[in-house]
Amino acid sequence: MDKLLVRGGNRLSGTIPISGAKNAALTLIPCALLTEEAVTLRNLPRLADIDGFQHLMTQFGVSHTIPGKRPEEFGRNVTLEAMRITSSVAPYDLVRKMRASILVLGPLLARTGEATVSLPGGCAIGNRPIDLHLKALEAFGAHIELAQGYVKASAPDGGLPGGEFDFPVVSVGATENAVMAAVLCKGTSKLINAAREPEIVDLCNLLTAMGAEIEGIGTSELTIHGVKSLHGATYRVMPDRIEAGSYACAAAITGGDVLLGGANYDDMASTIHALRNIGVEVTQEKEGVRVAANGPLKAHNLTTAPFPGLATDMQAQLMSLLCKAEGTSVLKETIFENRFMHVPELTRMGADIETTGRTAIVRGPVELTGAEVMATDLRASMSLVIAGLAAKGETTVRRLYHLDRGYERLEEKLQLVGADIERVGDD
Ligand SMILES: CC(=O)N[C@H]1[C@@H](OP(=O)(O)OP(=O)(O)OC[C@H]2O[C@@H](n3ccc(=O)[nH]c3=O)[C@H](O)[C@@H]2O)O[C@H](CO)[C@@H](O)[C@@H]1O
Ligand SMILES: C=C(OP(=O)(O)O)C(=O)O
Repeated sequence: MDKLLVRGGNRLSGTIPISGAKNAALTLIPCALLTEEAVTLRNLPRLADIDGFQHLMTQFGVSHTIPGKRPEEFGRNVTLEAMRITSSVAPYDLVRKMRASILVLGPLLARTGEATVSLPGGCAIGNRPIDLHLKALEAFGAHIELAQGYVKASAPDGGLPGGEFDFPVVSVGATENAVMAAVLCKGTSKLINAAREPEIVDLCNLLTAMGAEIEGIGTSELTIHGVKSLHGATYRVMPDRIEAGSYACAAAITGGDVLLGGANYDDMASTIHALRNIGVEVTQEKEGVRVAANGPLKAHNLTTAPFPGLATDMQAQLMSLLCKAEGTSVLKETIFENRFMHVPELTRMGADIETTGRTAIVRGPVELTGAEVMATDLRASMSLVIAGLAAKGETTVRRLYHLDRGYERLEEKLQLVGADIERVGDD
């Protein structure tokens, strides 16, 4: 297995191109199940999760082709076509590798009237239940059974009627599944306390381009008037706000000055707010978002929350940055129960972090030193790379398959701005 060698101390400067958003792409791809016409997605990130999801789609009879040649270095365009759904079963073997696979449930049910999808199970960062996905679909008239580790959903003859669902807690995945099912319901559906992450806006925009009728896009109350059928569309995946935020932390921890090429300033508001409070300069430029760290970094308290709050997907990276900030910072993780697995690894690099339940207390600034560390999940992996960039000596990051799920050609992008980082085969 490959590992990353990071030799810290280089100040990052230059431009990092930001890829299409993984978490948007993973809900845009299953939209192709909703129509017999072709859906072309532009700027899909080249990531293990995207390849895995495309593979899952072939299970249902979806074809993919790559239209034309793409001149850019990163990303790719893919045309997905589900002329006929040949199976509505998502088997365990394909689903277990990706929690996002559950997002085929809503569209398969809406298009064919039935869907059998393996339960995704937990993952390293927490339990990740799907009860709200199922309750929302039941509110639309679906019949749901759980048996042998599978969800079996069916619609009444003639299709799902549609209905109203009030989410007791904000759920990104359940909102996505519900929206994808509602667009083909017979009547009007209402989602109250829906998630309003930018990735959900991206989903609603693609569906609108396919002929869906959705009101309240970008708010926590969505009204969806079901339509008889959807048509094809060509759509560009939004820039990855979490990838951009991660590189912002990388630039800041090295006292660098980096342009995040193509990043969307508004989508990054909560991360930008945190960075500014930590003492990092952030400016909106025509070509993206510029991050410069010229002065000392200051401690700052952070609490993760659904959008527009601070994304849980930014917590680990900001924690690494706070290790170099003057003072004590308190970080609270409110979304996942087990998302501090980077702490013991950062501690091995010299960090001073204490955790109690879902709270971490970070004392800084500390001198970070290179060490052999093990990546435990996607954003935890990135936090170790960020710490490595500021550490004295060499850091070896192992278990790169987590990083490869979410960061397109990470080492190449960091090399572009002067980082001393390389991927080598394990010995
Ligand atoms: C609100 C939030 O920040 N969601 C994050 C979550 O999305 P993801 O869609 O994976 O998770 P949800 O948004 O659904 O989960 C939010 C909360 O709701 C709970 N829950 C969820 C579904 C359900 O059926 N029942 C239930 O109780 C979860 O345990 C969690 O505490 O992880 C993604 C990957 O890290 C992030 O990109 C999302 O920003
Ligand atoms: C945990 C993440 O992804 P996933 O939901 O695909 O596991 C993430 O994007 O930080």
